[in-house]
Amino acid sequence: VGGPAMRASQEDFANAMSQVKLLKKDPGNEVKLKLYALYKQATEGPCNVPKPGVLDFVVKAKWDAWNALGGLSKEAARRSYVDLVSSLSASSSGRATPAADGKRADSDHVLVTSEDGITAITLNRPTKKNALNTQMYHDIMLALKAAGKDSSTITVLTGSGDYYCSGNDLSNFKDVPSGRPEESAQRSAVLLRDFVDCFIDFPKPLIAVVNGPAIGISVTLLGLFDAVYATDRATFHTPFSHLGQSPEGCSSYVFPKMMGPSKAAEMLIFGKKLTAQEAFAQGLVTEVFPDSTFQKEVWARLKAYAKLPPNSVRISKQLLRSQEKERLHAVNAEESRALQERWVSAECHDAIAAFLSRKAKL
Ligand SMILES: CCCC/C=C/CC(=O)SCCNC(=O)CCNC(=O)[C@H](O)C(C)(C)COP(=O)(O)OP(=O)(O)OC[C@H]1O[C@@H](n2cnc3c(N)ncnc32)[C@H](O)[C@@H]1OP(=O)(O)O
Repeated sequence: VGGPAMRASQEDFANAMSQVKLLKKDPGNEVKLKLYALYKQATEGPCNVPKPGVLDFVVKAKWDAWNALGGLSKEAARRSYVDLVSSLSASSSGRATPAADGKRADSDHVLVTSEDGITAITLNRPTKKNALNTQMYHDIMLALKAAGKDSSTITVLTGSGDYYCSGNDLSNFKDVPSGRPEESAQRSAVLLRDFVDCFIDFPKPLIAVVNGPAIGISVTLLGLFDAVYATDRATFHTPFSHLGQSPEGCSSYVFPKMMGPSKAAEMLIFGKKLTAQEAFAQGLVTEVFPDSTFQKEVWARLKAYAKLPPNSVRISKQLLRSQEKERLHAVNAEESRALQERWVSAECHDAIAAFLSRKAKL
Protein backbone atom coordinates (compact mmCIF):
# COMPACT_ATOMS: atom_id res chain seq x y z
CA VAL A 1 0.00 0.00 0.00
CA GLY A 2 1.40 3.33 -0.99
CA GLY A 3 5.03 2.21 -0.78
CA PRO A 4 7.74 1.43 -3.24
CA ALA A 5 8.28 -2.13 -4.37
CA MET A 6 11.53 -3.05 -2.69
CA ARG A 7 12.45 -3.49 0.91
CA ALA A 8 15.18 -1.21 2.21
CA SER A 9 18.31 -3.29 2.73
CA GLN A 10 20.85 -2.46 5.45
CA GLU A 11 22.99 -1.16 2.61
CA ASP A 12 20.24 1.23 1.40
CA PHE A 13 19.85 2.39 4.97
CA ALA A 14 23.60 2.95 5.40
CA ASN A 15 23.70 4.85 2.09
CA ALA A 16 20.81 7.02 3.19
CA MET A 17 22.62 7.84 6.45
CA SER A 18 25.63 9.00 4.44
CA GLN A 19 23.43 10.96 2.03
CA VAL A 20 21.88 12.92 4.90
CA LYS A 21 25.27 14.36 5.74
CA LEU A 22 25.68 15.54 2.14
CA LEU A 23 22.41 17.48 1.91
CA LYS A 24 23.09 20.94 0.54
CA LYS A 25 20.15 22.54 2.35
CA ASP A 26 19.23 22.31 6.01
CA PRO A 27 15.91 20.40 5.92
CA GLY A 28 14.61 22.22 9.00
CA ASN A 29 13.88 21.06 12.52
CA GLU A 30 10.65 19.24 11.77
CA VAL A 31 12.26 17.03 9.12
CA LYS A 32 15.35 16.50 11.28
CA LEU A 33 13.11 15.27 14.10
CA LYS A 34 11.40 12.90 11.70
CA LEU A 35 14.76 11.56 10.53
CA TYR A 36 15.88 11.12 14.12
CA ALA A 37 12.68 9.26 15.04
CA LEU A 38 12.85 6.94 12.02
CA TYR A 39 16.54 6.25 12.69
CA LYS A 40 15.83 5.31 16.32
CA GLN A 41 12.87 3.15 15.33
CA ALA A 42 14.88 1.44 12.58
CA THR A 43 17.81 0.67 14.85
CA GLU A 44 16.24 0.20 18.31
CA GLY A 45 12.53 -0.44 17.65
CA PRO A 46 9.66 1.32 19.48
CA CYS A 47 10.52 4.09 21.94
CA ASN A 48 11.81 2.41 25.09
CA VAL A 49 13.07 5.28 27.25
CA PRO A 50 11.13 7.17 29.93
CA LYS A 51 9.32 10.35 28.93
CA PRO A 52 11.58 13.38 29.69
CA GLY A 53 10.43 16.43 31.66
CA VAL A 54 8.53 19.15 29.76
CA LEU A 55 11.28 21.71 30.34
CA ASP A 56 13.82 19.57 28.59
CA PHE A 57 12.58 20.95 25.25
CA VAL A 58 14.96 19.36 22.79
CA VAL A 59 15.02 15.94 24.44
CA LYS A 60 11.23 16.05 24.81
CA ALA A 61 10.72 16.94 21.10
CA LYS A 62 12.95 14.02 20.10
CA TRP A 63 11.19 11.64 22.45
CA ASP A 64 7.75 12.78 21.14
CA ALA A 65 8.81 12.22 17.54
CA TRP A 66 10.14 8.72 18.28
CA ASN A 67 7.20 7.78 20.49
CA ALA A 68 4.72 8.92 17.78
CA LEU A 69 5.94 6.07 15.56
CA GLY A 70 4.28 3.62 17.95
CA GLY A 71 4.80 -0.01 16.95
CA LEU A 72 6.15 0.69 13.43
CA SER A 73 8.45 -2.20 12.57
CA LYS A 74 12.20 -1.71 12.14
CA GLU A 75 11.98 -2.65 8.46
CA ALA A 76 9.14 -0.18 7.79
CA ALA A 77 11.04 2.58 9.62
CA ARG A 78 14.17 1.80 7.58
CA ARG A 79 12.17 2.04 4.35
CA SER A 80 10.54 5.33 5.41
CA TYR A 81 13.96 6.73 6.36
CA VAL A 82 15.38 5.78 2.95
CA ASP A 83 12.33 7.27 1.15
CA LEU A 84 12.51 10.49 3.12
CA VAL A 85 16.24 10.94 2.49
CA SER A 86 15.71 10.22 -1.19
CA SER A 87 13.02 12.91 -1.48
CA LEU A 88 15.24 15.37 0.45
CA SER A 89 18.20 14.65 -1.82
CA ALA A 90 16.03 15.20 -4.89
CA SER A 91 14.84 18.51 -3.49
CA SER A 92 18.32 19.50 -2.39
CA SER A 93 19.68 18.86 -5.87
CA GLY A 94 17.00 21.15 -7.31
CA ARG A 95 14.81 18.39 -8.73
CA ALA A 96 12.01 18.87 -6.23
CA THR A 97 9.89 21.56 -4.80
CA PRO A 98 10.95 24.49 -2.67
CA ALA A 99 10.50 27.52 -4.90
CA ALA A 100 12.18 30.85 -4.37
CA ASP A 101 9.87 33.79 -4.99
CA GLY A 102 9.39 34.52 -8.66
CA LYS A 103 11.08 31.28 -9.64
CA ARG A 104 9.87 27.83 -10.34
CA ALA A 105 11.14 24.54 -8.96
CA ASP A 106 9.74 21.29 -10.26
CA SER A 107 9.70 17.71 -9.11
CA ASP A 108 8.54 15.00 -11.51
CA HIS A 109 4.81 15.37 -10.92
CA VAL A 110 4.45 18.33 -8.57
CA LEU A 111 5.15 21.82 -9.89
CA VAL A 112 5.67 24.81 -7.64
CA THR A 113 5.55 28.44 -8.73
CA SER A 114 5.69 31.51 -6.59
CA GLU A 115 4.69 34.93 -7.87
CA ASP A 116 2.36 37.85 -7.10
CA GLY A 117 2.17 36.75 -3.46
CA ILE A 118 0.80 33.32 -4.42
CA THR A 119 2.64 30.01 -4.13
CA ALA A 120 0.87 27.54 -6.43
CA ILE A 121 1.39 23.80 -6.08
CA THR A 122 0.18 22.00 -9.22
CA LEU A 123 -0.38 18.25 -9.47
CA ASN A 124 1.09 17.47 -12.85
CA ARG A 125 0.40 13.89 -13.82
CA PRO A 126 -2.48 14.42 -16.21
CA THR A 127 -2.14 11.09 -18.02
CA LYS A 128 -3.01 9.36 -14.73
CA LYS A 129 -5.63 11.96 -13.79
CA ASN A 130 -3.17 13.35 -11.23
CA ALA A 131 -3.32 10.19 -9.08
CA LEU A 132 -0.95 10.56 -6.11
CA ASN A 133 2.03 8.21 -6.03
CA THR A 134 4.36 7.92 -3.05
CA GLN A 135 6.87 10.43 -4.38
CA MET A 136 4.08 12.97 -4.90
CA TYR A 137 2.98 12.69 -1.26
CA HIS A 138 6.55 13.51 -0.23
CA ASP A 139 6.87 16.31 -2.79
CA ILE A 140 3.62 17.92 -1.70
CA MET A 141 4.72 17.80 1.94
CA LEU A 142 8.02 19.47 1.06
CA ALA A 143 6.22 22.06 -1.05
CA LEU A 144 3.80 22.87 1.76
CA LYS A 145 6.60 23.15 4.31
CA ALA A 146 8.47 25.55 2.02
CA ALA A 147 5.32 27.54 1.16
CA GLY A 148 4.49 27.91 4.86
CA LYS A 149 7.79 29.74 5.33
CA ASP A 150 8.15 31.70 2.08
CA SER A 151 7.06 35.30 1.60
CA SER A 152 3.84 34.52 -0.26
CA THR A 153 0.51 35.53 1.26
CA ILE A 154 -1.57 32.55 0.14
CA THR A 155 -0.95 29.03 -1.12
CA VAL A 156 -2.95 27.29 -3.82
CA LEU A 157 -3.30 23.61 -4.72
CA THR A 158 -4.57 22.77 -8.19
CA GLY A 159 -4.27 20.14 -10.94
CA SER A 160 -3.17 20.16 -14.56
CA GLY A 161 -5.23 18.58 -17.33
CA ASP A 162 -8.88 17.60 -17.08
CA TYR A 163 -8.82 16.25 -13.50
CA TYR A 164 -8.07 17.95 -10.20
CA CYS A 165 -6.92 14.62 -8.74
CA SER A 166 -8.08 10.99 -8.85
CA GLY A 167 -6.88 10.28 -5.30
CA ASN A 168 -4.41 7.71 -4.13
CA ASP A 169 -2.61 5.92 -6.98
CA LEU A 170 -4.11 2.46 -6.76
CA SER A 171 -1.06 0.91 -8.42
CA ASN A 172 0.78 1.69 -5.18
CA PHE A 173 -0.91 -1.50 -4.00
CA LYS A 174 0.89 -3.52 -6.66
CA ASP A 175 4.19 -2.66 -5.06
CA VAL A 176 3.59 -4.49 -1.81
CA PRO A 177 6.40 -7.02 -1.34
CA SER A 178 4.87 -10.47 -1.11
CA GLY A 179 4.43 -11.73 2.43
CA ARG A 180 4.84 -8.24 3.89
CA PRO A 181 1.47 -6.50 3.59
CA GLU A 182 1.36 -5.50 7.27
CA GLU A 183 4.66 -3.63 7.08
CA SER A 184 3.62 -1.89 3.93
CA ALA A 185 0.29 -0.87 5.46
CA GLN A 186 2.07 0.42 8.54
CA ARG A 187 4.43 2.51 6.43
CA SER A 188 1.57 3.94 4.41
CA ALA A 189 -0.33 4.82 7.57
CA VAL A 190 2.68 6.82 8.79
CA LEU A 191 2.93 8.55 5.40
CA LEU A 192 -0.80 9.33 5.39
CA ARG A 193 -0.69 10.74 8.91
CA ASP A 194 2.34 12.93 8.16
CA PHE A 195 0.76 14.09 4.91
CA VAL A 196 -2.55 15.13 6.47
CA ASP A 197 -0.73 16.73 9.43
CA CYS A 198 0.91 19.15 6.96
CA PHE A 199 -2.54 20.39 5.93
CA ILE A 200 -3.78 20.65 9.53
CA ASP A 201 -0.72 22.69 10.52
CA PHE A 202 -0.46 24.84 7.40
CA PRO A 203 0.02 28.39 8.72
CA LYS A 204 -1.35 30.54 5.86
CA PRO A 205 -4.59 30.60 3.87
CA LEU A 206 -4.72 27.48 1.71
CA ILE A 207 -6.97 27.59 -1.34
CA ALA A 208 -8.03 24.71 -3.60
CA VAL A 209 -8.57 25.56 -7.26
CA VAL A 210 -10.56 22.49 -8.28
CA ASN A 211 -10.15 22.43 -12.05
CA GLY A 212 -12.00 19.13 -12.64
CA PRO A 213 -13.22 15.93 -10.96
CA ALA A 214 -11.81 15.11 -7.53
CA ILE A 215 -11.70 11.64 -5.96
CA GLY A 216 -10.73 10.14 -2.61
CA ILE A 217 -8.15 11.92 -0.50
CA SER A 218 -8.21 14.98 -2.76
CA VAL A 219 -11.85 15.47 -1.72
CA THR A 220 -11.54 14.71 1.98
CA LEU A 221 -8.66 17.15 2.40
CA LEU A 222 -10.84 20.00 1.14
CA GLY A 223 -12.32 20.33 4.62
CA LEU A 224 -8.89 21.53 5.77
CA PHE A 225 -8.66 24.28 3.12
CA ASP A 226 -9.69 27.87 3.80
CA ALA A 227 -11.49 28.32 0.47
CA VAL A 228 -12.42 25.90 -2.32
CA TYR A 229 -13.15 27.28 -5.79
CA ALA A 230 -14.49 24.80 -8.33
CA THR A 231 -15.29 24.69 -12.00
CA ASP A 232 -18.87 23.57 -12.72
CA ARG A 233 -17.27 20.52 -14.41
CA ALA A 234 -15.87 19.28 -11.09
CA THR A 235 -17.37 16.33 -9.22
CA PHE A 236 -16.57 15.14 -5.70
CA HIS A 237 -16.40 11.41 -5.08
CA THR A 238 -15.26 9.44 -2.04
CA PRO A 239 -15.82 5.76 -2.93
CA PHE A 240 -14.16 4.38 0.21
CA SER A 241 -16.59 1.53 0.85
CA HIS A 242 -16.38 0.47 -2.81
CA LEU A 243 -12.64 0.14 -2.28
CA GLY A 244 -12.95 -1.68 1.05
CA GLN A 245 -11.41 1.38 2.72
CA SER A 246 -12.47 4.10 5.15
CA PRO A 247 -12.33 7.93 5.18
CA GLU A 248 -9.20 9.99 5.81
CA GLY A 249 -8.14 13.65 5.67
CA CYS A 250 -10.09 14.29 8.91
CA SER A 251 -13.31 14.03 6.88
CA SER A 252 -14.93 11.67 9.42
CA TYR A 253 -14.95 14.65 11.79
CA VAL A 254 -15.05 17.72 9.48
CA PHE A 255 -17.70 16.55 6.98
CA PRO A 256 -20.49 15.79 9.51
CA LYS A 257 -19.81 19.16 11.16
CA MET A 258 -19.90 20.89 7.81
CA MET A 259 -22.86 19.21 6.09
CA GLY A 260 -24.66 17.31 8.85
CA PRO A 261 -24.26 13.59 9.63
CA SER A 262 -26.62 12.17 7.00
CA LYS A 263 -25.19 14.08 4.03
CA ALA A 264 -21.69 13.17 5.24
CA ALA A 265 -22.75 9.52 5.49
CA GLU A 266 -24.06 9.56 1.91
CA MET A 267 -20.64 10.66 0.72
CA LEU A 268 -18.26 8.90 3.08
CA ILE A 269 -20.10 5.62 3.71
CA PHE A 270 -22.18 5.14 0.56
CA GLY A 271 -19.85 6.86 -1.91
CA LYS A 272 -22.41 9.27 -3.39
CA LYS A 273 -20.74 11.44 -6.01
CA LEU A 274 -21.61 15.16 -5.74
CA THR A 275 -21.76 17.70 -8.55
CA ALA A 276 -20.01 21.01 -7.97
CA GLN A 277 -23.35 22.67 -7.21
CA GLU A 278 -24.26 19.94 -4.70
CA ALA A 279 -20.86 20.28 -3.03
CA PHE A 280 -21.46 24.03 -2.84
CA ALA A 281 -24.86 23.43 -1.23
CA GLN A 282 -23.15 21.21 1.39
CA GLY A 283 -20.52 23.84 2.19
CA LEU A 284 -17.64 21.77 0.83
CA VAL A 285 -17.13 24.23 -2.05
CA THR A 286 -16.95 27.99 -1.47
CA GLU A 287 -17.98 29.07 -4.99
CA VAL A 288 -18.64 27.44 -8.36
CA PHE A 289 -17.58 29.11 -11.64
CA PRO A 290 -18.53 28.34 -15.25
CA ASP A 291 -15.77 26.24 -16.76
CA SER A 292 -15.27 28.73 -19.62
CA THR A 293 -14.24 31.55 -17.26
CA PHE A 294 -13.02 29.49 -14.30
CA GLN A 295 -9.27 30.08 -14.51
CA LYS A 296 -9.56 33.78 -15.37
CA GLU A 297 -12.05 34.61 -12.63
CA VAL A 298 -10.43 32.55 -9.90
CA TRP A 299 -6.87 33.75 -10.47
CA ALA A 300 -8.01 37.38 -10.64
CA ARG A 301 -9.69 36.89 -7.26
CA LEU A 302 -6.64 35.16 -5.79
CA LYS A 303 -4.30 37.91 -6.99
CA ALA A 304 -6.47 40.47 -5.21
CA TYR A 305 -6.48 38.41 -1.99
CA ALA A 306 -2.70 38.01 -2.21
CA LYS A 307 -2.29 41.80 -2.03
CA LEU A 308 -3.72 41.85 1.51
CA PRO A 309 -1.20 42.36 4.35
CA PRO A 310 0.44 38.92 4.71
CA ASN A 311 0.86 38.94 8.49
CA SER A 312 -2.70 39.97 9.13
CA VAL A 313 -4.00 37.28 6.78
CA ARG A 314 -1.80 34.61 8.40
CA ILE A 315 -2.80 35.54 11.95
CA SER A 316 -6.49 35.55 11.05
CA LYS A 317 -6.20 32.11 9.46
CA GLN A 318 -4.51 30.77 12.57
CA LEU A 319 -7.21 32.26 14.82
CA LEU A 320 -9.93 30.63 12.72
CA ARG A 321 -8.26 27.22 12.84
CA SER A 322 -6.37 26.98 16.14
CA GLN A 323 -9.32 25.85 18.29
CA GLU A 324 -9.64 22.62 16.35
CA LYS A 325 -6.01 21.67 15.73
CA GLU A 326 -5.54 19.24 18.58
CA ARG A 327 -8.79 17.48 17.79
CA LEU A 328 -7.88 17.23 14.09
CA HIS A 329 -4.52 15.63 14.90
CA ALA A 330 -6.30 13.04 17.02
CA VAL A 331 -8.84 12.34 14.26
CA ASN A 332 -6.05 12.01 11.72
CA ALA A 333 -4.23 9.48 13.91
CA GLU A 334 -7.41 7.45 14.36
CA GLU A 335 -8.32 7.49 10.64
CA SER A 336 -4.78 6.44 9.69
CA ARG A 337 -4.93 3.57 12.18
CA ALA A 338 -8.29 2.39 10.78
CA LEU A 339 -6.96 2.51 7.22
CA GLN A 340 -3.86 0.57 8.18
CA GLU A 341 -6.21 -2.27 9.12
CA ARG A 342 -8.39 -1.83 6.02
CA TRP A 343 -5.38 -2.06 3.70
CA VAL A 344 -4.65 -5.62 4.80
CA SER A 345 -8.30 -6.72 4.54
CA ALA A 346 -9.65 -9.08 1.87
CA GLU A 347 -12.35 -6.48 1.00
CA CYS A 348 -9.70 -3.93 0.11
CA HIS A 349 -7.48 -6.39 -1.78
CA ASP A 350 -10.40 -7.63 -3.90
CA ALA A 351 -11.48 -4.07 -4.80
CA ILE A 352 -7.98 -2.99 -5.77
CA ALA A 353 -7.39 -6.19 -7.75
CA ALA A 354 -10.61 -5.51 -9.68
CA PHE A 355 -9.45 -1.98 -10.55
CA LEU A 356 -5.97 -3.10 -11.52
CA SER A 357 -7.33 -5.83 -13.76
CA ARG A 358 -9.69 -3.19 -15.17
CA LYS A 359 -12.83 -5.05 -14.09
CA ALA A 360 -13.90 -2.03 -12.08
CA LYS A 361 -13.90 1.67 -12.68
CA LEU A 362 -15.63 4.17 -10.46
C1 LIG B 1 -0.74 7.32 1.78
C2 LIG B 1 -1.92 6.66 1.26
C3 LIG B 1 -3.19 7.45 1.42
C4 LIG B 1 -4.34 6.79 0.80
C5 LIG B 1 -5.63 7.40 0.91
C6 LIG B 1 -6.44 7.70 -0.13
C7 LIG B 1 -7.69 7.01 -0.52
C8 LIG B 1 -8.17 7.41 -1.90
O1 LIG B 1 -7.76 8.37 -2.48
S1 LIG B 1 -9.30 6.35 -2.55
C9 LIG B 1 -9.55 6.90 -4.21
C10 LIG B 1 -8.71 6.15 -5.17
N1 LIG B 1 -9.03 6.53 -6.54
C11 LIG B 1 -9.80 5.81 -7.34
O2 LIG B 1 -10.37 4.82 -6.94
C12 LIG B 1 -9.93 6.26 -8.75
C13 LIG B 1 -9.56 5.16 -9.73
N2 LIG B 1 -9.66 5.61 -11.12
C14 LIG B 1 -10.79 5.54 -11.85
O3 LIG B 1 -11.82 5.09 -11.40
C15 LIG B 1 -10.73 6.07 -13.26
O4 LIG B 1 -9.41 5.95 -13.72
C16 LIG B 1 -11.18 7.55 -13.36
C17 LIG B 1 -12.68 7.64 -13.04
C18 LIG B 1 -10.41 8.46 -12.41
C19 LIG B 1 -10.93 8.10 -14.79
O5 LIG B 1 -11.57 7.26 -15.74
P1 LIG B 1 -11.35 7.54 -17.31
O6 LIG B 1 -11.66 8.93 -17.65
O7 LIG B 1 -12.07 6.46 -18.05
O8 LIG B 1 -9.77 7.39 -17.52
P2 LIG B 1 -8.84 6.12 -17.29
O9 LIG B 1 -9.42 5.20 -16.29
O10 LIG B 1 -8.48 5.56 -18.60
O11 LIG B 1 -7.56 6.82 -16.59
C20 LIG B 1 -6.43 7.22 -17.32
C21 LIG B 1 -5.21 6.57 -16.72
O12 LIG B 1 -5.09 7.01 -15.38
C22 LIG B 1 -5.03 5.89 -14.50
N3 LIG B 1 -5.60 6.26 -13.20
C23 LIG B 1 -6.56 7.15 -12.95
N4 LIG B 1 -6.79 7.24 -11.64
C24 LIG B 1 -5.95 6.39 -11.04
C25 LIG B 1 -5.69 6.03 -9.68
N5 LIG B 1 -6.34 6.60 -8.66
N6 LIG B 1 -4.75 5.12 -9.45
C26 LIG B 1 -4.05 4.54 -10.44
N7 LIG B 1 -4.24 4.85 -11.76
C27 LIG B 1 -5.17 5.76 -12.04
C28 LIG B 1 -5.82 4.82 -15.21
O13 LIG B 1 -5.49 3.57 -14.72
C29 LIG B 1 -5.36 5.06 -16.64
O14 LIG B 1 -4.05 4.52 -16.75
P3 LIG B 1 -3.61 3.73 -18.09
O15 LIG B 1 -4.56 2.57 -18.20
O16 LIG B 1 -2.21 3.32 -17.83
O17 LIG B 1 -3.77 4.73 -19.20
